[in-house]
Amino acid sequence: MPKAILTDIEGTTSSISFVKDVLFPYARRALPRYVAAHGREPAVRKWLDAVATENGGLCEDAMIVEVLQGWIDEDRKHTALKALQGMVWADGYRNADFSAHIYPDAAPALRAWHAAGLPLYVYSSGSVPAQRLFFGHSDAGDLTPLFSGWFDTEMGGKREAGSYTRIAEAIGLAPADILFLTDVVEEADAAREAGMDTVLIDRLQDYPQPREGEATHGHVRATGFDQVRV
Ligand SMILES: CSCCC(=O)C(=O)COP(=O)(O)O
Ligand SMILES: [Mg+2]
Repeated sequence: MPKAILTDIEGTTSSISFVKDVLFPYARRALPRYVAAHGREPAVRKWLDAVATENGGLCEDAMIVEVLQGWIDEDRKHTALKALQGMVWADGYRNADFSAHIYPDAAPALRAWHAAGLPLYVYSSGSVPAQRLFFGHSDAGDLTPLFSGWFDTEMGGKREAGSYTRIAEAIGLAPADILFLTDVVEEADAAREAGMDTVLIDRLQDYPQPREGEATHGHVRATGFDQVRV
């Protein structure tokens, strides 16, 4: 039995379509105005400068925004992009332009595990502030009190075993005591390499052709949180 659960967001607690068809287009549209309004604030500038440096020293914010929009189109999980997206989405949640999608089986399971005393953690490519906004404005209400901690790519990439080792250390448990839930086989592979237990979440809505047999790399598979046994 796990002593803690670590969960991914996109494709796991929530639909890929909400992220790709609602959140990403919103950020793409809102970025130019957001950068024009806030680009001189140190917390924003830091990430814009990181993008500029990584792209040969871009000197105009409009060019940096274009790079960021290209990364959104490619679904790059870049820490700077994710931090800036989180800042932009804050306006969207505040204005109730959208609320975060949660699968109907996910919220009850998270509540039940929390009520049973299992600490819950998030590990997503979305920045920690974006994760808090997401679960704070979900279709199932404010779920943030259920979580004991939040991790993003500042811990390392989600396909690298070292990230899961660092997360286990930060949680204060052996990796073997943590169950990681994700929709991405390579993420589950990395978590298993670090010693965590894994369940591959294979939702029909997100993966119309469920991964089976060899494609699951031997991970336990569930089509929803109601099938996850803890
Ligand atoms: C929590 S913010 C929206 C999700 C996001 O930006 C993203 O890239 C999701 O990636 P995940 O690691 O949760 O699959
Ligand atoms: Mg995912």
